[in-house]
This record gives sequence, C-alpha cells and structure tokens, in this order.
Amino acid sequence: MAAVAVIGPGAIGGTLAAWLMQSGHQVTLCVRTPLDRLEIDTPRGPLSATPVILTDPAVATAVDWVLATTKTYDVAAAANWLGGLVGPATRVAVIQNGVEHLERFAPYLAADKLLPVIIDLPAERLAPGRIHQRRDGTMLVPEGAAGADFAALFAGTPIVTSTTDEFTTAAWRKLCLNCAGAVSALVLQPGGVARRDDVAELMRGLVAECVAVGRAEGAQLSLDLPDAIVEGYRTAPADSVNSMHADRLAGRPMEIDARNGVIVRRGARHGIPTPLNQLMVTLLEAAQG
Ligand SMILES: NC(=O)C1=CN([C@@H]2O[C@H](COP(=O)(O)OP(=O)(O)OC[C@H]3O[C@@H](n4cnc5c(N)ncnc54)[C@H](OP(=O)(O)O)[C@@H]3O)[C@@H](O)[C@H]2O)C=CC1
Ligand SMILES: CC(C)(CO)C(=O)C(=O)O
Repeated sequence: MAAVAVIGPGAIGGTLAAWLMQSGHQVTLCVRTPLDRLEIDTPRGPLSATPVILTDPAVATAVDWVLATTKTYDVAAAANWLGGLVGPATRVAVIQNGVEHLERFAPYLAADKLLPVIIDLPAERLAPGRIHQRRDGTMLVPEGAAGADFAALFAGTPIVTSTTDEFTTAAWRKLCLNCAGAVSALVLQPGGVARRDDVAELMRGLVAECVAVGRAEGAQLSLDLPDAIVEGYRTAPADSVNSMHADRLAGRPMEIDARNGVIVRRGARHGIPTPLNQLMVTLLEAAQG
C-alpha cells in the first residue's frame, strides 16, 4: 500500500482521500482550515475516514504520492507543503481543472515529478471535511509509468482511473465543458439555465471558441463538440451546480483564469478571437469584486 498526502482536502481531495483510505492506503491530509475527519456522502452511501491531519508544512515528511487538489488560484501557497512531502521517489499528481497543470507547478517542481490529472467527479464541500459526492467519478492521466502507477493507486476504489495517449485532447475537451459552466456562475442559476435557447446559443459560442483554440494547441476536437456539450448541459439534472457556480455561491474566489481566461490567453497566441470568453472573464471578475 502507498503513502499518500493530499494538499487541499476539499470536495475533490477529500473525496479521493476517503476512497483511498477505504481501499487500504495510508493517507495524510495537509490542510489550511483544520478538520477532524472526513465524512463523504457518496452515491454508494456514507463514507467516513480518519486520516492523519497536518496543519504545519514544517512537520510534513516524504510520501509516495502527493495529490495537489487545491483550486488553481491557491497553488502558490499550497507549494509550501512540497518541501517536506517530496522525496527522491515522490510523484505529485496535479488534480485540477484547466489545461495548465504542469505550468502552474513548474516554478516549484521539475516536470518529471509531476503528473497532470483530468477529473470528472462532481462534488461539493459543505463544511471542512464534509463533502457531497454527487456521482461516481473518473480520472484520466497521460500514458506512461507514472500514469499507470497512479491508475493502480485507485484500482481499489470506484473512481475509474485510466491512461490516455491523447491527454492534450482530453484536457481541452474537459475545458470545453468547464468554460460553458461560467454562465451558471454569472447568472447564479444551476445547469438547467442551458435549457433556454438563448443561453444555449451563448454556451455554444463559448465552447466553439474553446474548440478553435484547442485545435490550434494540438487537441483533436470535433467541430460538433459545441452542440454535444450544450446538449449535455440541457439534458443533465436541472439543479446541477458546477464548482465555479458553487464557489460564487459560497463567496469564494472563482477559477476564472483557469477555466475561461486561458482560452483568451492561448487564443491571442494564435490570433484567434475569443470575445465571448473574454466577456465572461470581464463580467465574472467584476462580479467577484
Ligand atoms: N468540485 C468539483 O465538482 C470538481 C472540481 N474540479 C477541480 O478540482 C480542483 C479542486 O476543486 P475543489 O475540490 O472543488 O475545491 P475546494 O475549494 O472544495 O477544495 C480546495 C481545498 O484546498 C484547500 N487549500 C487551499 N489552499 C491550501 C493550502 N495552502 N494548504 C492546504 N490546503 C489548502 C482549501 O482549504 P480551505 O478549507 O481553507 O478553503 C480547500 O479545502 C479545482 O481545480 C476544480 O476546478 C474538477 C472536477 C469537479
Ligand atoms: C462539471 C464538473 C462537475 C465535472 O467534473 C466540473 O468539472 C466542475 O464542476 O468543476
């Protein structure tokens, strides 16, 4: 069994930590806000776990795997844990949304210590250590030794984890899903807002910009992805709350740059206009204050 440290046991990190403990791994939580245990309401029933909990990076010791599961805007502070946690054999899995997993951690670790992870697992943090996992999740990692080892780590859990030789495409496809979710965060309406034809058209435009930029970045994205993604929003449960919307409702910062700003930034590199994603960045930053 492996020794795993989770930096940022919120909705994603707390859920992953609890399932890893349930499957026998030794888990340490590296927390900012103290908590005593994990209580996860999962699709398979309640799951409790009592991992080792650290609040001081100075006492952290080397582990086999670090799971970095803070929001993208908290990476700089989270990196303070790495000095104690990362030893010669440690790998760091960056489990966040967006397409810049490696770039965000490049100032702190060599690329060969890092594994980018795409996760599709809707979960919401209700309180420190109290999480609602809305459905079973999946994770995707690049093929290779580290990816295979990471997938094996989760083999005993219901979180289906697999490797892919098309990670860039997978990451940009997930970003196409996430960029459209900005609408819910802006208008403070759950996913069912996509059932309005005018909103659906706006969301298709956001995704189309992401597809154009992703294709310029080397992702193999279909031109019918906007229709497919928005249809997914329109047929999903109308009360679905994505994590950016949850952040706004909770008064937390939003991952505006990681989920929409990156499309604008990368689009500019290729001379691709992205006015709709720029509009979402502008309005969400204004709403955030
Ligand atoms: N939630 C979801 O449904 C999904 C989220 N994602 C992505 O996963 C990533 C994580 O999201 P999510 O789990 O929802 O985020 P949460 O806000 O629920 O959890 C982030 C956690 O990181 C902690 N944290 C922040 N800074 C530090 C620090 N310096 N040291 C230790 N802990 C720290 C926070 O602590 P504190 O308690 O003090 O705030 C919080 O517990 C994001 O990139 C998100 O976009 C991807 C798919 C689905
Ligand atoms: C849409 C969802 C839940 C898919 O995992 C997501 O990525 C998020 O809310 O951040």
